[in-house]
Amino acid sequence: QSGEVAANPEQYDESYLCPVQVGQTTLNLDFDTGSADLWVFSTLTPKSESTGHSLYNPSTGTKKSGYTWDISYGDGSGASGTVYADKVVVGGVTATSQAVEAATSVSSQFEQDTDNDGLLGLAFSSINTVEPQAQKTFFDSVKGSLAKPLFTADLKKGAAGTYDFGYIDSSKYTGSISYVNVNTANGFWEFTASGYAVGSGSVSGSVGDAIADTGTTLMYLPTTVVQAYYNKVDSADYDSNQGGYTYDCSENLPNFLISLGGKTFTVSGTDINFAPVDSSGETCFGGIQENTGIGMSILGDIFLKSVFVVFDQTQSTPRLGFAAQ
Ligand SMILES: O=C(NNC1=NCCC1)c1ccc(Br)cc1
Repeated sequence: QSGEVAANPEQYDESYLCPVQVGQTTLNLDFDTGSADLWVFSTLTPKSESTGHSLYNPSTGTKKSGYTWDISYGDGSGASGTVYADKVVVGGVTATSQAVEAATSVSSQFEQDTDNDGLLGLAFSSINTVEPQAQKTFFDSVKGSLAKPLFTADLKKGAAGTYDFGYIDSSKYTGSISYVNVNTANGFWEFTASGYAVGSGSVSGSVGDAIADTGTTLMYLPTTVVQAYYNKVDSADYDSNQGGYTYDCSENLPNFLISLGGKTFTVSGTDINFAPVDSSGETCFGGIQENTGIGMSILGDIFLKSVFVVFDQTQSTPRLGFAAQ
């Protein structure tokens, strides 16, 4: 089988939500290559936390008795609950007995984002949080039945993009796809990014260890790289109250160039201009921030909306493929 599903941006492209049939209900889920749990708001979620969300009704599933889950994300959000087996359909691709993690508790970030009905993890199943036994991601559940064991992400700035499962649609990118090997030891789509440049010109230095994470909004890079970037933005400075680099919204940001698999990709300055910090619209928060304390770099949606990405498990070593959109 193979299929395609829309990835609809929230305001400021904070996250991208995709319609997924879970049991007999269609929910809008955040596809997250940075985690490996498929969890949903459900009729088991306290009403005080689930108002405004579409809900999974576990009555259509088979309860996995004694199984629980509890996940925390890099931004401090999280959720926990119980586990069912049920049918999940993404763009026509069907997992007949997918582990569906029904939330019995969610953090305030999820409670408040009423467009988001849960997450569909696309990292490696080794980091699934279900106890006493880790469960397969949707991709792992269907991988053997896909025309090719791969999926692609084509996210866009302020417009609907797509995730494709089982095939590469050559109309979605230009030029050739350049591949890097993935290190799965941490359960992420983790690889080594090479040189970079600010504005234009030839790349140099090294961004280093990085993950491709559709569930993280911004790009988090080494301090040296981030300082080199904002040195080219006159009004920029690090604002500890905002927790990152801000600048005058009227200022044009430089492009950011990064070399992956021998090919240089350009993230346009307009894509790096993330969002105003408040309703006055005077000061803006940058889409490139420091990776201090994370332990690796994160190429999140700010980067991913500039490229076409192949999450490839066709070989014994998984690969990431990057092409210009
Ligand atoms: O949590 C992570 N990605 N997904 C999501 N973030 C917020 C909601 C979903 C994440 C993954 C790896 C690293 Br390293 C840092 C953060």
